[in-house]
Amino acid sequence: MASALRTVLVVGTGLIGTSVALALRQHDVRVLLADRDQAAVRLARELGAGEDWQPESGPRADLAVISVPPAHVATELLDLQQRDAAAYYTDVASVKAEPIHRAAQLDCDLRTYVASHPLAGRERSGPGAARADLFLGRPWALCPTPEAAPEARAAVLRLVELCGGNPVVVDAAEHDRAVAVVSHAPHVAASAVAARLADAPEVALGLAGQGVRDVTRIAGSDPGLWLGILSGNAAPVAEVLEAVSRDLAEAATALRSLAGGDGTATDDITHLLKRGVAGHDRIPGKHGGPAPAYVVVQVVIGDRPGQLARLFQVCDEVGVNVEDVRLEHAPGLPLGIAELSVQPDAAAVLSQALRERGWQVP
Ligand SMILES: NC(=O)C1=CN([C@@H]2O[C@H](COP(=O)(O)OP(=O)(O)OC[C@H]3O[C@@H](n4cnc5c(N)ncnc54)[C@H](O)[C@@H]3O)[C@@H](O)[C@H]2O)C=CC1
Ligand SMILES: O=C(O)C(=O)Cc1ccc(O)cc1
Repeated sequence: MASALRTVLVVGTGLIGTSVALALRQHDVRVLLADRDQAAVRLARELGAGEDWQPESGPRADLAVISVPPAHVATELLDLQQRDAAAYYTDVASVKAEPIHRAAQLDCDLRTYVASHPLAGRERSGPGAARADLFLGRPWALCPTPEAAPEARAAVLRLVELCGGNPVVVDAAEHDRAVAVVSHAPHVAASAVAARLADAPEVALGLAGQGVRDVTRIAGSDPGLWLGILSGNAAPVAEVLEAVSRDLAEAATALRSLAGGDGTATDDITHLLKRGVAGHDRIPGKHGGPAPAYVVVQVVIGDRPGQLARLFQVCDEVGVNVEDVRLEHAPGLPLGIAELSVQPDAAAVLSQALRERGWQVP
């Protein structure tokens, strides 16, 4: 069922709401912006995300996207439905069962509402961190209740399609148990690791490499937002954390034995490390299939303006698609290394082309 989204209302113009709005603007959808914080609406508007919503005089939207913290979703839905602000409604909150339950309690119209959740985000908040391409190739959960009209599902599917996401229809309770494993418990684990750094000696921080940055990146997120997410999915997250705690406790016990001279304890540690490799290998790649085996081409780049642009120019010239890019800075040196992930058959072509043009490819 094709659903035309000509006008979309975004309520909550923070990271996710503004990213949705920017993605829709790329398809010439008219986007109306609302937030209880006027500064957030102003910044989103200035970024080109849309125009201010005029609740009294504005057009009725085809779809409203409620992009506020989980605890406020149901009350916003009720308010918008009472104003008849849109034909259909969705939200993007990281937890699903609780907002749907609350919406039912408040007597919201569940026929026009399909709860959803893009599995894409950042450790930063607010419209300034928004990206039009945030959802490209990322899973986007849809949790329709039995009451939801097919037209409401179609409208939300169209939203996901316009944002470039991969729709995954899943029951709300199952969604919450799943994201406890892949998002919410990992967040708490990252916070626990990062908390060790709060009073770590300067020498330790000076030795921090990419590993600890990777493991703790999401710990930099807004604690207020995350308290709301974790409270909304408390029991499933607690269950995963209890399992993680058991593994950590066993690893510590084994290491104590090892420190005490018991060499057999290495088996326990190896077992955990191997289970970790197996789990990591199961994470799908960016388009949802099995993780593709990209090859990384390393290029030395000087710390000067325009270097990356020149590098991408070469990729463009030789028709190589860059799947991912990472920059490593060499501390104290005026240069760094750009790591370009490319398809295996493109690596040799790109390396040769770069060398021919004078780039240093180790
Ligand atoms: N941060 C992330 O990486 C992801 C977050 N989400 C979900 O998206 C939702 C929004 O999160 P972010 O955009 O990250 O937060 P954010 O803090 O960047 O933006 C939230 C915005 O909602 C506004 N707001 C709060 N209550 C409101 C209300 N009652 N009415 C109108 N506006 C209100 C705030 O003023 C703020 O501008 C949350 O439900 C979160 O669980 C989903 C996927 C990823
Ligand atoms: O920062 C990242 O990489 C994330 O994946 C963030 C994130 C946070 C909350 C969600 O509900 C979904 C994704």
